[in-house]
Amino acid sequence: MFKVLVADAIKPDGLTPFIGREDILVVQKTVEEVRNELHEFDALLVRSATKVTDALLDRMTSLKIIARAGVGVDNIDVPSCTKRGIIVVNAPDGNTISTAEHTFAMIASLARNIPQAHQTVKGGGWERNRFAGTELKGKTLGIVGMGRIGSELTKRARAFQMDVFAFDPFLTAERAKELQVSTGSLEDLMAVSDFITVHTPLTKDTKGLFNRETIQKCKDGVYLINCARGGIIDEEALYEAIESGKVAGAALDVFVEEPPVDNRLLNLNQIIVTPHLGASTKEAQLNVAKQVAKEVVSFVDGIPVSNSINLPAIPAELFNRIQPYYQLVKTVGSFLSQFIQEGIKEISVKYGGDTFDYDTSILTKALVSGFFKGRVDVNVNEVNALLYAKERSITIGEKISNEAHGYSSSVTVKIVGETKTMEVKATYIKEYGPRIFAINDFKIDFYPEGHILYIQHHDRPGVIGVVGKKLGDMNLNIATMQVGRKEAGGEAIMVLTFDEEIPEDALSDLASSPDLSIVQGIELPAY
Ligand SMILES: NC(=O)C1=CN([C@@H]2O[C@H](COP(=O)(O)OP(=O)(O)OC[C@H]3O[C@@H](n4cnc5c(N)ncnc54)[C@H](O)[C@@H]3O)[C@@H](O)[C@H]2O)C=CC1
Ligand SMILES: O=C(O)C(=O)COP(=O)(O)O
Repeated sequence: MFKVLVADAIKPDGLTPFIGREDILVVQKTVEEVRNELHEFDALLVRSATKVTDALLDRMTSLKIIARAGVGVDNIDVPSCTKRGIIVVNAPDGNTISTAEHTFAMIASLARNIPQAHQTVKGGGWERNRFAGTELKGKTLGIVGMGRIGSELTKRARAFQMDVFAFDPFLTAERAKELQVSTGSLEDLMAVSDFITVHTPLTKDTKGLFNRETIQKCKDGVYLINCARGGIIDEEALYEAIESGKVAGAALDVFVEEPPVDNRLLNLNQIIVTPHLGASTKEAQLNVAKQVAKEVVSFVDGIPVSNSINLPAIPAELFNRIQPYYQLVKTVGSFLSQFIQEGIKEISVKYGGDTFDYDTSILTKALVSGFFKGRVDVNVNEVNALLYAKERSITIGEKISNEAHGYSSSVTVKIVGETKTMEVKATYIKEYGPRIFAINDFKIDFYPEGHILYIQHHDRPGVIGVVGKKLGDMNLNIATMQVGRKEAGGEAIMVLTFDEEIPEDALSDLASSPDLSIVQGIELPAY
């Protein structure tokens, strides 16, 4: 049973992708409530409340995927997840509109003192002069971070006849033209904007982007809005700038500490606040819950997830195309791993032929994970395979070439161990499936699946008979048999397959035969 812990307030109506799945058990409880069963969960669904720390991951020993029902993943220790092979996905566009609308509501509220006026009227007051505001028309809105939310906000600002000035180091001139926004440096933005709103993730570069020094570069009487992450506008610096009158007002949906405790900003009338409500609409919550539930279901079904933070995205159409090789390289990795029972220095792969006209890095990651699976007791998968190899000083090489060794496409995988080097060539043929067609320059042709026996011997009459007799005496029925050699009378190989696993004593009995130089049993997954 695949167990999913829904730890934050995720809309139950959005969890429909799990309905009817008897292989998936969904538990809606906080981390605290299941503190003694944390090790049982395979998937974790969160919003921003649950802090997915290294210490929590230490306790969630079965965890394979974390899905963030929203955008920001700053509450998740992503490097620690990557190291552990845990996939992290988010729902990047499900709450864009809601957050853009909330931001615009905050801008309008700031401009017209709506929350403050509302409160005094409710208290019996009627102070029309005190709450006189400012028009938005003709004012400049500075947007820091022109991603999904920033871009949506632009459309709303234009409808209010505001000018938009954007700062985003990754914004192209073409996109800026499309959005009809002026662009420049952060300093340029600060110099021209009447309202400034931030829409970047919280990173080491954006933390304190607005601080004591930079706020001074803004226009006197500027309004600042933060509906992204607490800390992008330094809270202490903002307090001082409001007290001094440099900043006329600010709207905050997010705080460094949530909920804010003993935060002086809350005492200022010029500050309007909401409790991290940007994404809190029924539409956004339905969208993000559905998106992440679908991602987890895809993961369970072995389909690549669409919005991973720590894995390259593979569109479904591309996955269908690469699927045969994806499985083949894993098999080849496993085959070689069982052969080379020693420390290794290098894994290199060459992709040859027409099939490989896409980013093959996912195949290389699958190959490396296939190599380590079963060899180490940590979870090595496509998420952490390269990191795992790097930490162990294993060189990973990837080459693309036109050489496909007579097939339309093929892969060549070489492993360099402490004392041995081994190379396997394999291909996938639509009509025949996966084939290994060379092992260390021995030509061969077999379907790499199930219980396999590899034998290396001298090419001379009678050896095949010796092997056949010994196996017959042990009551082991050979399903298929292939032989290969480099030249007549030299070294040769046999690859035999069986319907059941070859017992250890049969392998040692064969290995004791003077006619055979290598006897190796190999177990490969079914296709
Ligand atoms: N208050 C709320 O409930 C919500 C808050 N958010 C926050 O809003 C942020 C933005 O969300 P999206 O627009 O969906 O993300 P996005 O990834 O589409 O856009 C982020 C933009 O920030 C830009 N950026 C990155 N570093 C920058 C820097 N140093 N200076 C200027 N620009 C920089 C990127 O180039 C990108 O265009 C999220 O990271 C999240 O923290 C998102 C949804 C709801
Ligand atoms: O999606 C985001 O980044 C948000 O900040 C929304 O957070 P929430 O899911 O409402 O806790």
